[in-house]
Amino acid sequence: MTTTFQVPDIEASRLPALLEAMPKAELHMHIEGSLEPEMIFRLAQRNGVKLSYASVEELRKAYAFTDLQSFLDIYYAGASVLLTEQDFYDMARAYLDRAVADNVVRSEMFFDPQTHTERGVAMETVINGLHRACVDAEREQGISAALILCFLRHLSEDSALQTLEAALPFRDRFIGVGLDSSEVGNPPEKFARVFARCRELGLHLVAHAGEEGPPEYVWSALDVLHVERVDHGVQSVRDPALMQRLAKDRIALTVCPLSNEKLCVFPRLADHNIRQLLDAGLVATVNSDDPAYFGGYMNTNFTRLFAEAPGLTARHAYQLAFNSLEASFAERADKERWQQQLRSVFEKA
Ligand SMILES: Nc1ncnc2[nH]cnc12
Ligand SMILES: [Zn+2]
Repeated sequence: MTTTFQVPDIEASRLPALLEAMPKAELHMHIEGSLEPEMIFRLAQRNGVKLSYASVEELRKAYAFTDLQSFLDIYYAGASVLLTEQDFYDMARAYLDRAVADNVVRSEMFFDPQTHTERGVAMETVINGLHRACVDAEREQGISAALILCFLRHLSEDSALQTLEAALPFRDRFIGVGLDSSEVGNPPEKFARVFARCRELGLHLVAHAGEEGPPEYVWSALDVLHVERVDHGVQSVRDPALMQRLAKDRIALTVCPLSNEKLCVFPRLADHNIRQLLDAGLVATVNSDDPAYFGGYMNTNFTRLFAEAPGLTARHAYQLAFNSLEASFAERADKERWQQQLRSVFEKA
């Protein structure tokens, strides 16, 4: 569905407030990537975990990444402080609080069980802590929150299949599966069997593709894995036939501007291709990816993008928020209610 709403002309100076106020869905964030350095140190102390950084400041200084892998090495080290159900709960509640402050009405959070089960943490501990946080945030703050289990693509497909089996007793606590970690050299087709099994189970399917990897990886995410959304997908602009396919099938791209800048996918936010994606009719959305590592949560992604990337207008802002609600896996009635709220924020602007 595309929008028929006529977006009113809005002065550029009023855009930041509008970007902040608009109701939006976050469809691409890794909950382990919301661990702020302060929380890493607090949990390390609570659990007696030794860190290789002496202070919060020293850890923060290490956040100077050159590519995806240089980030992942630090991200997995940070996640090593998570041991108990309460740790997973506290991490997710802290993120959901921040999301509510940014007028996120729906969040579909990725989690990486293998990062924890490989260290001896039980699947049950991970899923129960995260799930309880979603339930409590929904009840107390009104945000709609759901979980997507991601397989680590640098590990084997057998490990992914075992992870799926271990998670199936908690099938009602996650809505779908995804594919993340080191992209180049680990193409989507490596996970064909596990995604086929997830499809049979009626799980939603998404995968990271075209973050650093080539357009071919986006094609195989679509044609081999049968994903419903592509995470990142910004390399798709290199293949006009792929752009047409994504537009025709209305496959959403969950784009992460600050992440792309921090991991040097684009030299500067000013060089980001999101306007090109939107103007080609693709269902692009804005997301924070790993907000504690990349310099901001949802509203910072929106406000910095609109301040720095040329040519983005109120019409693009509306389209991005509308797309996020439309591409979410929420109930149709909820999506329509949020889209109505979105229209009314723009009408009053
Ligand atoms: N941006 C990203 N790409 C791939 N895997 C990730 N895991 C956490 N953040 C990621
Ligand atoms: Zn990601």
